[in-house]
Amino acid sequence: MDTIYALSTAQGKAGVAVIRVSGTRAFTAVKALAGDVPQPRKASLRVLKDRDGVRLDEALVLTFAEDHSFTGEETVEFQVHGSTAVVAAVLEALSDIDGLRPADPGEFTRRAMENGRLDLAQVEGLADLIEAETEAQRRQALRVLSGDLGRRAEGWRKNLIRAAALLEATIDFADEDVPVDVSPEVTELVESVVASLRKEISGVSTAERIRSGFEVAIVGAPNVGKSTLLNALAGRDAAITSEYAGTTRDVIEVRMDLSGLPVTLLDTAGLRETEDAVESIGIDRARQRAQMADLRVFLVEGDTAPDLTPEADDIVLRAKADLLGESTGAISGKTGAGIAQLVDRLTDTLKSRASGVGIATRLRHKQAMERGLMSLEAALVLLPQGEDQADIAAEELRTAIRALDSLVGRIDIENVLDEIFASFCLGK
Ligand SMILES: Nc1nc2c(c(=O)[nH]1)N(C=O)[C@@H](CNc1ccc(C(=O)N[C@@H](CCC(=O)O)C(=O)O)cc1)CN2
Ligand SMILES: Nc1nc2c(ncn2[C@@H]2O[C@H](COP(=O)(O)OP(=O)(O)OP(=O)(O)O)[C@@H](O)[C@H]2O)c(=O)[nH]1
Ligand SMILES: [Mg+2]
Repeated sequence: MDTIYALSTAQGKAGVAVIRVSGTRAFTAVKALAGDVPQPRKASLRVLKDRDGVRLDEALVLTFAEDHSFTGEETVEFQVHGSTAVVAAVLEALSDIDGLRPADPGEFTRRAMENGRLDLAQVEGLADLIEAETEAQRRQALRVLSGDLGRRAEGWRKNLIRAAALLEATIDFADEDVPVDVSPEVTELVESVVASLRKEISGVSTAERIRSGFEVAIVGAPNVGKSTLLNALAGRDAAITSEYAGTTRDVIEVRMDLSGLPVTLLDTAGLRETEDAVESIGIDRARQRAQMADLRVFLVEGDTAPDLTPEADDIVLRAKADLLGESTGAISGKTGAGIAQLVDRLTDTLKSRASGVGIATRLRHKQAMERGLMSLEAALVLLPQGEDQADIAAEELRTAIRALDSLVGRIDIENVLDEIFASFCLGK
């Protein structure tokens, strides 16, 4: 297998940049550039030179022996001065060494997985950790990276293998007159896995929100101050505001971090009947996005009723607080009145939704668990029907085991792998 190398830190100017080399020729590479192979895991200062002896940089060099590195392969890291010229020169020198080639995006991680250091779910966790922008995202990704899902799946697998073995024993002994009724134990094992799967499945949609962000739409009639409110919440002029009703047409998105939760705020076109063809398209989009959002903030001015129906947790506020005598339940993007209270309320509502997340975080996990659950439910129907159905029930258990195996990539991974690694950065 080729030895691969890549810049592992971000492109561009930086204090320090890390160039990583992994594979059977990594120590050959460090010897060529640094003159020797520094003691593993000990940061060692070396002058790096190309093959003509031209000095490239003074760098800290780290080596990792095979089986004691992130990838599981022999690995070397060059921590160089982070200029584009130094990085380019070192990469160039590496390309001169036989058997070395630039890594593909995610290839170090792919090797870590192939060498059994990470399972598929952990690879997904690592991808999420690198993408994480908020606290909730960081915590969730780190939990997945730590291998919780794999360990849980291993527990399910053990229980189901035991259940299947017990059932198969019944089949084998069916002709003999040793009547062993194993079905209570089998039922108990299967039921415990079913309960655990149901719980994990129910947490996935929330985990998905934490990964991709909650959507909160601001809706209301034209000119009530929706865009002004969005700008106040965002702390910048993201949307155009004006005294003309019908200013906003496209949906304007602003990313926010609400106490660690990722939120996309949506400003939408004011809802009304209109003859204007373009405004009308904007209003259709506004309705659609508002309906799909996790939460809506309705701004109401005067006694106009919102012409979309608020749902359970939706927030309804009176607009332009400064023009009203009393101010409770009113807000003003212009004066800032009520903004802090709105932020608190949004945070509380979304936080309560974000609780109850388990250790499965992706649609892929949900689908695998749902397939497993379906087979187990079928088995639970067959079990009380006695020995004639035992072989079909055992087959359902096997099918469930296979479905759950795909969670950690024990089976059918090629199709998912390409998709996951395509999203990785170079050097990871
Ligand atoms: N410089 C640097 N920093 C980094 C990484 C890296 O590859 N290089 N990581 C990369 O993502 C993360 C750390 N993850 C790592 C995971 C395992 C091993 C490792 O060497 N594991 C060996 C030895 C363990 C030990 O001796 O304690 C092993 O598991 O056998 C290294 C880094 C974040 N920071
Ligand atoms: N007095 C007062 N005026 C406000 C307030 N918020 C917005 N306005 C004014 O109301 C007008 C409309 O504000 P926008 O934020 O553009 O209203 P909008 O709801 O986004 O309007 P459309 O995009 O047309 O649907 C502007 O002239 C704002 O300056 C407020 O809290 N108090
Ligand atoms: Mg607007």
